Amino acid sequence: MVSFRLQGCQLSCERDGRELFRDLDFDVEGGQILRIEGPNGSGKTTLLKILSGQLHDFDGELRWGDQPIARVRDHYLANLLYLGHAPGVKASLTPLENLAWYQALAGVVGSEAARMTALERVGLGGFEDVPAAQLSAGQQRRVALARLELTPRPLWILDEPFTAIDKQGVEALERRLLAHARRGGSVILTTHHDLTPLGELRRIRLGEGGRHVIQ
Ligand SMILES: Nc1ncnc2c1ncn2[C@@H]1O[C@H](COP(=O)(O)OP(=O)(O)OP(=O)(O)O)[C@@H](O)[C@H]1O
Repeated sequence: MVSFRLQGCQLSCERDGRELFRDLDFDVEGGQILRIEGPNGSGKTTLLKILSGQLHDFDGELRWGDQPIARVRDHYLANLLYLGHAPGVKASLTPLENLAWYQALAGVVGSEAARMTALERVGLGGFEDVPAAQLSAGQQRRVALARLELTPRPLWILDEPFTAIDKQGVEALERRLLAHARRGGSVILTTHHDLTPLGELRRIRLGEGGRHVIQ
């Protein structure tokens, strides 16, 4: 995997006159896992949306390699995979169709065999043709997680990826994150779940009044 570095420089953001974080500096390189922590409403999702290019109303700068992201936005977005807080699956489509739809959005044709393999890896073998509306919450989350198998991007930005996942699924996803980092990828995630120690896990804890702690 090519080496890369995402840097947040003096990031500050407020919502409704409340500072979520102020002068936040961090960097993430290939091989690292960064966990964003903090209580409900502290700004974790907001920060992930900023990092994934979905929100622009913040101060400070994001850099990709040695360039401001504003200058290399397309290249940056082509290197990241964002999975949001909600699974984002289309209820009327089957898991196979959902994956084909995600791939089409990403401009990838892909193959049905690869989509089947991805579904099997997340434990959905046998459910590939069931409309997503009939799947459980954890199974719908697994459809979204199958994108990690299908779309090879070095930087994963994952908002609460363990939500609704059972114990075995949690362990499998932890292994998946670690394997990605060991291959030189990196992961930025939020979770309220207690993670098994994951390789080189680093943390940013968001707190009251824009304060934060980096560990
Ligand atoms: N579009 C918006 N307009 C106004 N306020 C917003 C908006 N989005 C988020 N906020 C506010 O920003 C704060 C941070 O929200 P955010 O979703 O980032 O928190 P979080 O740390 O991810 O919380 P949780 O642990 O509950 O998921 C909240 O007080 C929320 O109400």
